[in-house]
Amino acid sequence: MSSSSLTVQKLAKRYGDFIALAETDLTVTEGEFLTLLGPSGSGKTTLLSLIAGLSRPDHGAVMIGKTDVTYSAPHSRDIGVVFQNYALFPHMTILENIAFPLKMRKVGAEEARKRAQEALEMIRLPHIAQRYPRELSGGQQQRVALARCMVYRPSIILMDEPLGALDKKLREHMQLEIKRIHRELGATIIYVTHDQEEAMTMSDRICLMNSGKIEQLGTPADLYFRPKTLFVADFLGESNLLPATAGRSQGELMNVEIGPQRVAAQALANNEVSVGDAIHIMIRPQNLTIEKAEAKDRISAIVSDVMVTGSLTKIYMNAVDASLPALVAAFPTRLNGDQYRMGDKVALLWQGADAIAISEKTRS
Ligand SMILES: Nc1ncnc2c1ncn2[C@@H]1O[C@H](COP(=O)(O)OP(=O)(O)OP(=O)(O)O)[C@@H](O)[C@H]1O
Repeated sequence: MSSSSLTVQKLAKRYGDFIALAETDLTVTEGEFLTLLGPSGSGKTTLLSLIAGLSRPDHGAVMIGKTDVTYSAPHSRDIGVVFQNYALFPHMTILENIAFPLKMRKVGAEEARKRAQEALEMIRLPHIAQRYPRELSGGQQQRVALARCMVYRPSIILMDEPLGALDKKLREHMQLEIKRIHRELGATIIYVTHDQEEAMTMSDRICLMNSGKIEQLGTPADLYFRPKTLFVADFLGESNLLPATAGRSQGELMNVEIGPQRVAAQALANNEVSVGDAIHIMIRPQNLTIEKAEAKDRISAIVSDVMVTGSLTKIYMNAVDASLPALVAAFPTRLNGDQYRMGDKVALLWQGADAIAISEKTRS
């Protein structure tokens, strides 16, 4: 299978007065695994349907490689689609189900059977060819849906919440399967999910959507550690967001005031922050250190909950300064580590480079 790049230029879609997708530009490179992530109603499915040709844009273009496919029929786009409700044909065997797209494309019966069997090997279910869909588990049916999409070797595969109906364990297993198949096929994949962990583990890049617009596009690490907006900082993973006022820069770092406290934070190049601006500083739980101590020159908090989640211990806290939000710190669980209990008073500490300053102006 050869892969193709996909380019979306000024693509837009309204339903009446409602803007489901604001004018959007996006390039997905050949062989890339790109995830569209975002809250419900943010426009992910709208964008995917426009790419698949299942709905028409108000304006803009969809290009596969150098070919403009904006108004081409879905089946002539060299795009495969896998949805959450995988709708296999109940009266056909699994092999017939998988061979079906080939039959539609006038591939000869013998060749279609051979390729369908190869697709079954790919999803590691070679023994179920003669079964019917009702005889398969949910996870097996989803793999068959994947095989049915791969069998005609589209150069781009779109997946809309393909694992949404599966339980957590099976979901995680299928995530690995899809990544393996992606590596083996080398296809370009555009994947929709609202599960941020799934997006983080699977994607080369994540396109985070909010209210019909791309909020940020980048690698999982970009979005997690270098969010451009408060929405991104809040949406992706747990974070502490402390309201603060920007002060002067000092080398790489910036002085920041949180109430009466002066602390250090980092202003990234992509977040324009000036002295006196209202900002939030974002600190990830694993970058927040706590100590059982009274420290006048540090933010103090009272432990409200302790959760051992297995490899991580999470300490939830309320800041003594009631104007600050609730806080969370996380560290590797250790048998003989410090023990914290509800009601303990702690002082907070972090490295300036781990506290990212984000302007209040980025709030959408
Ligand atoms: N056919 C339609 N007619 C009117 N409004 C629509 C139609 N399809 C989608 N919308 C609206 O457009 C917005 C974007 O919908 P879309 O399905 O793209 O969101 P999404 O990000 O995929 O959400 P979810 O995660 O819930 O699937 C929503 O507010 C939705 O109600």
